[in-house]
Amino acid sequence: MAFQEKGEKPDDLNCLTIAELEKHAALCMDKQTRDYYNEGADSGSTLLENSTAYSKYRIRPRVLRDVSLIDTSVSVWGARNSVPIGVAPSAMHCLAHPDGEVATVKACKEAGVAMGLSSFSTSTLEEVASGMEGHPLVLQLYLFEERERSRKLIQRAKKSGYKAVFLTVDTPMLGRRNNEIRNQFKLPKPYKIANFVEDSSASETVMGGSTPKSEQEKEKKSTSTNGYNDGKGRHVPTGPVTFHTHAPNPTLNWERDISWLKEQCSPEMEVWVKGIATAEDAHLAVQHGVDGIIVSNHGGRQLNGATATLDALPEIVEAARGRIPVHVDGGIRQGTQVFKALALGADFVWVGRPVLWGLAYKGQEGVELCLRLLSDEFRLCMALAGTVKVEDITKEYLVKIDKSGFISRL
Ligand SMILES: Cc1cc2nc3c(=O)[nH]c(=O)nc-3n(C[C@H](O)[C@H](O)[C@H](O)COP(=O)(O)O)c2cc1C
Ligand SMILES: CC(C)CC(=O)C(=O)O
Repeated sequence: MAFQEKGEKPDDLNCLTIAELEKHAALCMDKQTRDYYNEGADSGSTLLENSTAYSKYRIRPRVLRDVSLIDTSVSVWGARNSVPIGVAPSAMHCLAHPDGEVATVKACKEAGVAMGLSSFSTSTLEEVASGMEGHPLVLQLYLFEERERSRKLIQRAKKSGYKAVFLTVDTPMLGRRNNEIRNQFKLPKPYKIANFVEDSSASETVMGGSTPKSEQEKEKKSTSTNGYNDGKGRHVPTGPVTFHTHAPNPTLNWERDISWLKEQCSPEMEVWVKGIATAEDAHLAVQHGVDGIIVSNHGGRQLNGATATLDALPEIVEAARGRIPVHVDGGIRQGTQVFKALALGADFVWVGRPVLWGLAYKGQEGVELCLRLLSDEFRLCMALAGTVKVEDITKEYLVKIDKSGFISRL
């Protein structure tokens, strides 16, 4: 129940919206972290459009419907989620707060919200899963060219009770994030890319979509020992797991990799693809037996100029035609936006940066605040639009408004 319904004061009078949370968080982060978290690729136009795309739609509220009992919950991986909102996987939460992903997952448990853990987390997947039995956790996977490391990670996730693997498919190469490059980002000590510490002699990471000259020189020297030639002239990285040696994988493809991944994950964990942006790829996902799709452009951090996720959503929903679930992320900052994404056919949404801002602002408490703001806004939107169950939210509740203000029904 939202605070207004209980006649209570909100938790933090200084922070009543995600926009306010972003401002508070900006003051709690150092420049390198703020730049890394907030930036998009290139000019950042896709990052911006992910949010502004929502204003092309307006809600058609229905009235006199008795909205005194509202159920915002949905079922995901056999568990009840309090709202159709999850925490999107994002790398290195310890940059925001020393408690890192452990604080985030505790907040998720408290809020009854699913969490996606990045492979590049600063807490191990076991630490995050500890005490979370039954809670919907998924592991985001960068499938390494070096299969053995990915295989081991998948086995560990299975053992720890993760429900699904989200294979990130929009990073054949890393997008160009200019502030990251300019800042010559380094994961500060003592933090580590925790999941790979045991099988890696080092895990400090310097990143950037395109590697600066000085780094390229360093890399040239290390690659002779940190990799092997695959016989087709391609270098396969094997050394310490770092951002730009291991996260991107230009060889990923539908035929070879999805069936391999399904074999590794089956039967305990589902295989989802994260980063679908077209109907064509949604069809291929269904054909290859993927369990679900996340419509995503990586929060505008990969291909700048790509379609905003809300704009891509309808064709993907149409292509999936109810055969597999379709989730969406990117630019979601308000409960009304959650409502609009669901009305356009998404089954569930994931939220990235706002959670990091919450973590930076007040650790676990800040993530709880972030999730409560979004949940309360979503619940209120449902009531004011005249819906009492999540399944009620359909395109009947939306109109599209074009640049000249012309309104059309969907
Ligand atoms: C700082 C940061 C790190 C991220 N790290 C990952 C990652 O490790 N793996 C991944 O698949 N997506 C990653 N993402 C993308 C998110 O999962 C998600 O797609 C995106 O943040 C959604 O957009 P939003 O931030 O506007 O909500 C990252 C996003 C951010 C902002
Ligand atoms: C490349 C990763 C390690 C992190 C990521 O996906 C991101 O920064 O967007």
